[in-house]
Amino acid sequence: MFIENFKVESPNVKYTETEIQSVYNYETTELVHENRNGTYQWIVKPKSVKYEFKTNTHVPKLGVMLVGWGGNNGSTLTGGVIANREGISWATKDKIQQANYFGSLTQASAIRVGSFQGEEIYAPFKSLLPMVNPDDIVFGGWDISDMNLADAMGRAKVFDIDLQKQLRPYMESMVPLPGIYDPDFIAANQEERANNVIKGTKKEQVAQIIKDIKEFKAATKVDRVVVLWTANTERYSNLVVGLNDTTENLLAALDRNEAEISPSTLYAIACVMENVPFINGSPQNTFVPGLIDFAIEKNSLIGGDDFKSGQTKMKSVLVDFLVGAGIKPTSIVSYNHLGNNDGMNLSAPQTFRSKEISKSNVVDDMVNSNALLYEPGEHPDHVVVIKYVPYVGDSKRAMDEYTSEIFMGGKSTIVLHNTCEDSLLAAPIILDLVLLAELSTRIQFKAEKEGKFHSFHPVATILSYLTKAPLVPPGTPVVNALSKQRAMLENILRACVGLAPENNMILEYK
Ligand SMILES: NC(=O)c1ccc[n+]([C@@H]2O[C@H](COP(=O)([O-])OP(=O)(O)OC[C@H]3O[C@@H](n4cnc5c(N)ncnc54)[C@H](O)[C@@H]3O)[C@@H](O)[C@H]2O)c1
Ligand SMILES: O=P([O-])([O-])O[C@@H]1[C@@H](O)[C@H](O)[C@@H](O)[C@H](O)[C@@H]1O
Repeated sequence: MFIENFKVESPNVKYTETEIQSVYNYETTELVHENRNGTYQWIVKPKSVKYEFKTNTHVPKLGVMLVGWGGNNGSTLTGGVIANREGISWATKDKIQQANYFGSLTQASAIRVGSFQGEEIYAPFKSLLPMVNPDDIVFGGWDISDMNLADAMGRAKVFDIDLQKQLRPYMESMVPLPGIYDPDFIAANQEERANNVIKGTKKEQVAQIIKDIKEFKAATKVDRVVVLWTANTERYSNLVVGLNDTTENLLAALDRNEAEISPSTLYAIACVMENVPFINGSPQNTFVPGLIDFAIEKNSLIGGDDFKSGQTKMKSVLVDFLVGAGIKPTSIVSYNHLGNNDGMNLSAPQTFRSKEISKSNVVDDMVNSNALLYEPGEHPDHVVVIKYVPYVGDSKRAMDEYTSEIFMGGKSTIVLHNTCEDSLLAAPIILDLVLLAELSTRIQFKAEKEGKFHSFHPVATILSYLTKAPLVPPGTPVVNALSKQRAMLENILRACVGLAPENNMILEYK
C-alpha cells in the first residue's frame, strides 16, 4: 500500500513550529587488533552513539543558477520544471504525454515505512523531510552562448515538438548571463558558440559572478541560491604546489591572474566567497585542494563530481551485484557514442580524459572490498571509449561487456546495450542534487560527546548517489556502489525524523 505522508510518533522525535528534532542511536562497531593469548586477533565491538538532529522545516524559495544554462541539460531541466509547474501535456506519436519527474529520486522514488495488517506500506521519498517543491524553483545562470532558452531547447532537440511549442513562450525571455570562457580548458570546437563571455582578469570575472548572484537574488527575491555546473567538461587543472594547493596560494594565484585556474574553479571560488552551495556536474577537478580548503574554512557546501546518469550508474549496480555475489569481474569494456554538444566537446583528448577518469574509478571501492576475489592491487581490465556521432544527438548509445570468472574456472560474459537519453536522465539528477544540497544546509546535528550542533561537513558526501566520482572530505572513504549510496542517503534522512535505518530484515515475518 502507498501513503502520501506520515508523522512519526516517538519519544525520540519532537515537531516544533520551526524544527523537527530527533534523537538517534547510531549502531556501529569499533575494531581493535589485540594480542589475545599470544596471537593477534581482530576484535569487533558493537557500539551505540547517541546523535541529535535538528532540521529547519522552513522551506525556502530556491533560486538555481546553472553554469551552462543554455546547454542540453540546462534547457531540458528548465523546460521540464515549467511543464510540471504548468501541468503541460503534449501529443507524441503514441499518446498524450503528461509532464512528470521520473528519474528523480526525491520526486519519483519511494521508501518503506513499515507494515500494516500484514501489508508493506510505502511513502514518497520526499515525504521524509520538508523539501523544496521543484515547481517553485526560479532558474537563472550563465552560458558562453547567448542563445535564449527557447532556442537552446530547439538546439538541444531533446523535447517533442508539441512540447517545445508550448514551452517557448515561457522560455524565450530567459537569456543566460555571460559566462567565463577559457579556450584552454574545453575543446576548440566550442569556440564558435562563445559569443557571451565576461571580459577582464580572472579576479574581475570572479567579482562579476558574485555580482550576478547578488543581483539574481535581489531581482527574484529568492531566499537561497544554489549554483550547479552543467557546462562543458574541462580538462583537468594541473595541481601545482604554491598555486592551487592551499586557500592562500589559490587566492594569491587569482590575484596574479594565473592561467591555470579553470573557469569552473573561478565560479566555485565566487560561490564559496558568497557562501552559496556549488555543485560540479562534470568530471574535471574543479575542486583543487586549495578550493576544498577554502570551502572548509568558509563552511560553504561543495559537491560533485560528474552526474551519474546512465552507463556508469548501471556499472555501479552490476559490479556491486557481481562482487557481492562472489563473482569476479575480470574485464569491463564500456563504449558509448553520442551526438550532442557534450559529445563534441568530449571528442578532444584532454576533455575526454576527464570523463575517462570518472567513468573508470567507479568500481574501485567494490573491487577493494573483496580480497577473496582480488589480490592486493589486482583489478579488472577496464576500458572506456566515447565516440562522437552527430546523427544520434542526445540519445547516447552505450554498449558494455562484463567478463567475470565464476565457479571452477568458468567464465560469464554479460553484454548490455543501453540507450541513455542523456539529458532526460541527467535533468532529474540535477534536480535531486540542488534539492538535497539545499535540504542538507537546513540540518544540524551533534554526537553525544560533541558540545554544540553543527552542519554536515561542507564537502557534501550525502550527494554521492548522484555522482560518478563522489567528492568526499580528505581521508574519508569513497563509496560508489549505488545501493549503498542510496541506503546512506535514505537512512540519514530517516534518522532526522527518528526512523531506524531500513535494514530489510522484516524479522516480524521470519
Ligand atoms: N547524461 C548527461 O547528460 C551527463 C552525465 C554526466 C555528466 N554530464 C556533463 O554535464 C555537462 C553538460 O552536459 P550537456 O549535455 O548539457 O552539454 P552541452 O554542451 O549541451 O551544454 C553545456 C553548456 O555549457 C556552456 N558552457 C561551456 N563552458 C561554459 C562556461 N565556462 N561558462 C558558462 N557556460 C559554459 C556551453 O555553451 C553549453 O551551452 C557536460 O560536462 C557533461 O559531461 C552530462
Ligand atoms: O553517465 P554515463 O552515461 O556513465 O556517462 C556519460 C558519458 O558516457 C557520455 O559520453 C557523456 O555524454 C555524458 O556526459 C555522461 O557522462
